[in-house]
Amino acid sequence: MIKIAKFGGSSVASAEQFRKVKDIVESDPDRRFVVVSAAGKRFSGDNKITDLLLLVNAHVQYHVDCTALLADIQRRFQDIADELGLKWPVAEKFEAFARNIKKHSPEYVVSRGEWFTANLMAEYLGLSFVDAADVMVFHHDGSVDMERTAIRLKDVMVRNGSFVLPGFYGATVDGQIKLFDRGGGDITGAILARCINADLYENWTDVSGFLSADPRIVDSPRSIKRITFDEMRELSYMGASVLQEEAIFPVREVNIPIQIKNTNRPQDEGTIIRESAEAGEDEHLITGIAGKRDFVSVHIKKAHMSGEVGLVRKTLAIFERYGVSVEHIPTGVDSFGVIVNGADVRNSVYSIISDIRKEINPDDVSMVDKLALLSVVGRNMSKRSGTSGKVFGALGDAGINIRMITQSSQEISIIMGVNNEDFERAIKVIYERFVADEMVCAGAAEVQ
Ligand SMILES: Nc1ncnc2c1ncn2[C@@H]1O[C@H](COP(=O)(O)OP(=O)(O)O)[C@@H](O)[C@H]1O
Ligand SMILES: N[C@@H](CC(=O)OP(=O)(O)O)C(=O)O
Repeated sequence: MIKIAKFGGSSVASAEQFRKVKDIVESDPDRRFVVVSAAGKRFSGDNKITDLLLLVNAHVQYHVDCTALLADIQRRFQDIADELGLKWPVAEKFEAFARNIKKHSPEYVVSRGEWFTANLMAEYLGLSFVDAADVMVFHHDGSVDMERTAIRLKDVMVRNGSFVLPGFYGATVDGQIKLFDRGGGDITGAILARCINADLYENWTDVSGFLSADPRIVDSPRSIKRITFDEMRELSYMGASVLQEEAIFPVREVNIPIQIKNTNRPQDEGTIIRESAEAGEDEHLITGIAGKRDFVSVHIKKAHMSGEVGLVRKTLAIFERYGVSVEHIPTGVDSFGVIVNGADVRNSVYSIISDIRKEINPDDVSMVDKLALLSVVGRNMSKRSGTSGKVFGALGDAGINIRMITQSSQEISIIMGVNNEDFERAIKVIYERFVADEMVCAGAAEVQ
């Protein structure tokens, strides 16, 4: 059996975390291929190495001296090496990197977080270090060349038998470093699992699996034991950051399950993510709730709109022209809305509205900003009635105004817009209405 073990930034943040990783890897001979992120936060308020490296780039760009910042980063790696008695020459390698800081591409600079962490981890685990720049092949447009990547990964698998691979970056065939989106170490792990035909993709983090709500908003949310790829995608896209939203695709196509595990509590079962759940597994009405702030909704009103062919297409073409991707399009008979990410239209929303006025000739066009979207997700919702009533009832009872509602066509999610300032309270009241209620009912049934 082959297991890919990917350890996130929180799992490799310090020497203490490295020790836990070693225990986990050595406790199972199937864990021979390890992927690591850059050292993350050691405590709340600490900095992730990746964020510090992004800051280095900003300093370089604006010609601000970053000697002290680089020294802080070096110290993080040196502390790990010293505490674990590692011989890998941190100072020599780091000084070579820092000396040429202005000559490196911004992607190269950011990728060094994973590169240094993986080199240290390889020595500590006694495994070979494989540079992602040699095996994770990117096209120039930033997409992954899966064919070349698979050939190279299989080759290093045969040659090394086991290895440590840094996540989050790769390179084009001519050696230009490319990065995945933030959190992309999860994607590296998934691509490795797919390319070497692993049986399981383990994703080790700092929570005991996928939780039914963000633990920074809801106290001790219920953990999810089984979740489908579709549910997981809905939740991670809507902000449940435990697994990067693109990470399921490489493994889903070849049916490799993902297991989310906690490095700090390896004995906990965690969450299994796979194509479908078996009957009787986690029969909760909703699986989880997630959400994100700062969306913008542009409302277009035009009498007899439903009879005017091409109106929505023409409107969407305007957003496309400004390079803005559309999240949702709730529609009425004579009106519809276009919901987009606020950051994507920060500089263009008034130009977009002006173009809509000129090209669509609507009766009215208006904008609502500071909108938060919440998604209530559950594969069982389509089989049972009353879910939306319960969601809207919970929000209504709490006096939270719902600005928009839409449901995914598969009926596995209900998405609602609320004001940014109601965001956390909305998550809490929905959680309490569903999950806490179900826990009380389950407890009562057990007592009887
Ligand atoms: N629904 C959820 N379930 C679990 N964790 C969540 C959820 N929503 C948000 N999180 C956050 O995701 C974090 C784990 O993701 P991340 O910080 O990327 O970890 P890592 O550094 O291990 O890759 C958790 O510490 C938790 O705060
Ligand atoms: N280090 C990168 C990639 C990554 O996956 O990190 P983490 O495993 O800490 O989410 C980031 O911070 O985005």
